[in-house]
Amino acid sequence: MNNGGKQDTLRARWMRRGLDTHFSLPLFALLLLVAIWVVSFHEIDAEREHAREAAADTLREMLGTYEAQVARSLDGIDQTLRVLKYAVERKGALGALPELGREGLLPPGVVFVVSIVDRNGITVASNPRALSISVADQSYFKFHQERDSGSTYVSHALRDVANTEWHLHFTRRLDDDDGNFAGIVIVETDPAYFTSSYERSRLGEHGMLGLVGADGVVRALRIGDQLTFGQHVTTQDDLVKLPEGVRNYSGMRPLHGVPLNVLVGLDENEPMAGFERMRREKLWESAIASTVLVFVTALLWLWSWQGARSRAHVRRAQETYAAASAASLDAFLVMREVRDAAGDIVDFVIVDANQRAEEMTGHSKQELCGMTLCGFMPQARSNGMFGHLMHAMRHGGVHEQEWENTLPQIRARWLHQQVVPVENGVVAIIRDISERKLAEARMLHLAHHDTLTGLPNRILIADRLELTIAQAQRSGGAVLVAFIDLDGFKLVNDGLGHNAGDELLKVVAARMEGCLRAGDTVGRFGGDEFVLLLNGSGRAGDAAPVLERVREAVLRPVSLNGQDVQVSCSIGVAVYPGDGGDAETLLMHADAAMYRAKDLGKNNCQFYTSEMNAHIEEKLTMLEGLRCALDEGQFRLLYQPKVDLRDGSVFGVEALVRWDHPQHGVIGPDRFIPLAEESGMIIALGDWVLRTACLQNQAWQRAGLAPLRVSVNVSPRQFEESGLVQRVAQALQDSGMAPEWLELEVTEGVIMRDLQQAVAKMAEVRAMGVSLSIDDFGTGYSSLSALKSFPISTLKIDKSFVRDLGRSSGDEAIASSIIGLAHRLKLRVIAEGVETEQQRSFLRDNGCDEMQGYLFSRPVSPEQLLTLLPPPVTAAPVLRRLRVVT
Ligand SMILES: Nc1nc2c(ncn2[C@@H]2O[C@@H]3COP(=O)(O)O[C@H]4[C@@H](O)[C@H](n5cnc6c(=O)[nH]c(N)nc65)O[C@@H]4COP(=O)(O)O[C@H]3[C@H]2O)c(=O)[nH]1
Repeated sequence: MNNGGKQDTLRARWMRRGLDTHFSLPLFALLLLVAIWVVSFHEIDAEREHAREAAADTLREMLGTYEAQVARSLDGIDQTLRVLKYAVERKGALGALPELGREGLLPPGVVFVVSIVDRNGITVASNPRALSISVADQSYFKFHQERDSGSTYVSHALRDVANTEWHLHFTRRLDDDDGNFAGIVIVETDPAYFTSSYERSRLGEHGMLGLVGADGVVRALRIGDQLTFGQHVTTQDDLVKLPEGVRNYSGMRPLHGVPLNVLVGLDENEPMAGFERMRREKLWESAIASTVLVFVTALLWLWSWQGARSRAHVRRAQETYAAASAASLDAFLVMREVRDAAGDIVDFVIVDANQRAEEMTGHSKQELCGMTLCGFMPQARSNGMFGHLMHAMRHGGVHEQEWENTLPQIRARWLHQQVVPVENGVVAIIRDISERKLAEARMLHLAHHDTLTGLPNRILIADRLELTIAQAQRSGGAVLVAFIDLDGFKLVNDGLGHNAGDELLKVVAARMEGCLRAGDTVGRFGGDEFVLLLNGSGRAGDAAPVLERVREAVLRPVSLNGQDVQVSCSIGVAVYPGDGGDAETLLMHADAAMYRAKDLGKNNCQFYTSEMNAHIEEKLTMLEGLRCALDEGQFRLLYQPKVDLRDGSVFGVEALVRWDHPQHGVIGPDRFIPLAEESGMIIALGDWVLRTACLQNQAWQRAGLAPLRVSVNVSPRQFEESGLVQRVAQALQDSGMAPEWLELEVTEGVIMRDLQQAVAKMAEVRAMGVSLSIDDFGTGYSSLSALKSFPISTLKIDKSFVRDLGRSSGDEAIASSIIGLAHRLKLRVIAEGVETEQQRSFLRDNGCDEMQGYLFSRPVSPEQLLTLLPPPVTAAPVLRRLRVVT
């Protein structure tokens, strides 16, 4: 993001914060608080002003009143002084007072003391009568003595021996007839006289009332109950300043014609008391209002802050959700419920969708938002989608569902839906699981089908068989199970390689499938085994045509690697319910029937009979017996002589194993060697044969017989076992026999399984000095080109080609070709199974080198063999008993 973008975001965030209540509320409250206090102080100031004005008005009014009172009193005093002056000047100092007294013109003596002073300052008369004293040095006397002011003089508060109380002297000058100073008349009165009009109700506890001389000296001043005088008063800004520093509202006004001022003062607290009360109330109100405001604001802030916090949580969650859902592989659809007038939910409206939802629906988010579910997908009501959302709404929790989508509105085949109820709606999270479903289907197919042929495998066959049995059980029908094993497949597989074997299986599988009716099943059971499940009445006749078609189809030649190969099949059939009530039994019995078909020459079909179980039982018994036969020494070796066709001499023997079964008598290798191979016991058995044959041959040689080469059969599993070379070496070492007298016979199929490894192993054996021959040559599909690389010395023509020599030109041709081929490869040729003279003649005439067969001798015991060999020069009687016991 660039700088401009960042700033915009920052500004937007701060604007958003500013609009947030928990930010604006305290600011607003603060403003309100300031307003409350500003208004309060303003009102207080106004009230104070108002109170002051009221005080000033009161003061003015009181001043006026007091002034009038004092003026009246002073008028009265001045009148008295004038009358007195007149009387003295007319009647003389001694006659004036009595005359005035008679005329009732003297003021009451209780309040006023009237005195006459002569020019020498001696009081000559007084009313009430008082001591005659000299006032010559008093200021009021001197004032009049020195000037004729014609006015009344008001002294400071004084006291003297004539009047020991403090009192004010109001004086006037007396003149004689010549106008010279003749003394003074005095009216004395208590200073309190002028402050007696003090009203507590109006002036308060500390109000002031008094008289102040023009000289600034207080003549009388009452503050509350206290009377004072004599102190100096100054004025400043209309405020009277007293030395005591009493704070008050005061006013002073000069009296007309007298050097006096009236002074009125109001106790500051008195006129302002109302204001103070109001101020306190106002402050309290403001404080309470502020407290309430702060408290309410705090509450609201807390509430709003929590709200903002949870909104921030929600917003962050929404942002996270939006970010997550935008990047999600799942489609998100947020839907709100739509209710009808009755309050029932009738639909859902899409209010949000992410990018994946846009892709999945092919509609932009703008188009999706506002659409209703049923408007967008009318099928939602009938296909259960609406019901699913309703179910989630009613029951809460997360509801999941998978379904195969058929709606054209959604671009996916398989969908997984998660519905989460939210407030007033649901969130649907939809995932396209088509690929997973496809993979699952593929896995399921793989788990139940054979990868090579694509046919159902063993697991699926068993499942289907059980299912078919259950259906047949209910319907009273029958199920035919046919077990099919290919005859000769092993030869193709070993001879032409696995790829050819695989190709053959595929062709055969396809052919079998082509033979079936609808409802029938063919599956590959494993290896070259197939199973058919046929529905039908259970009568052999019903299934016979199908089975016959299958048999014939398999029989048709298959072209592999440019070579036509023919295999057949042996079929065993078991029928439900007669031959078994469950899948396992039916398969086992069909298998037994198949073995019967094999026994009967292969390429045929057999239905199961109870006697067939004997075959299985025999197999099981034999397996059981094989496990202990070796330990209990139940095996023995016979030796069949190999004869040189040119001179008829015995040059070697083939060791052939026999099993002397304690119960079943002598058992031939054809019956137990395959079982030993299957069970792995062939390794131990083969080792025993090898060691016994070597020991026997060495025993013969030690006994003086002409040396023979002993041939030992090596089965496929034995040959492939990693320890073969080691075992051979051990057998030679243990017996002491020279390696040149041992030959291993290996079938061509064994070599062709893994040509490279087989050749390497043969080379190892050959390097030890041991000979190798290929057994049963001609029956497999060995590559003739590979033959020349085999380190072998002999080819053995299989007895099946020898049997018809002299009768079958084909077999004769094969036999002579093998002989010719072997000779060209510098190999010797031996023919086995030579029973007739005719066969021997043919072979000898066609250059075959050696033979073995009943014509010369059957496989015989070591003792019997001695009778067939030329006797040794010495110790012949001993030799006849020579037999190796292992
Ligand atoms: N019809 C007829 N048969 C003749 C004639 N001459 C010999 N035979 C039989 O032909 C078989 C020759 O052995 P093979 O082909 O290696 O076939 C052997 C060999 O593949 C296997 N076998 C025998 N002994 C051993 C053994 O010790 N180890 C292994 N791995 N396989 C063995 O068992 C097979 C069968 O052995 P046998 O029953 O002993 O059967 C022997 C022998 O008795 C004849 O003129 N006419």
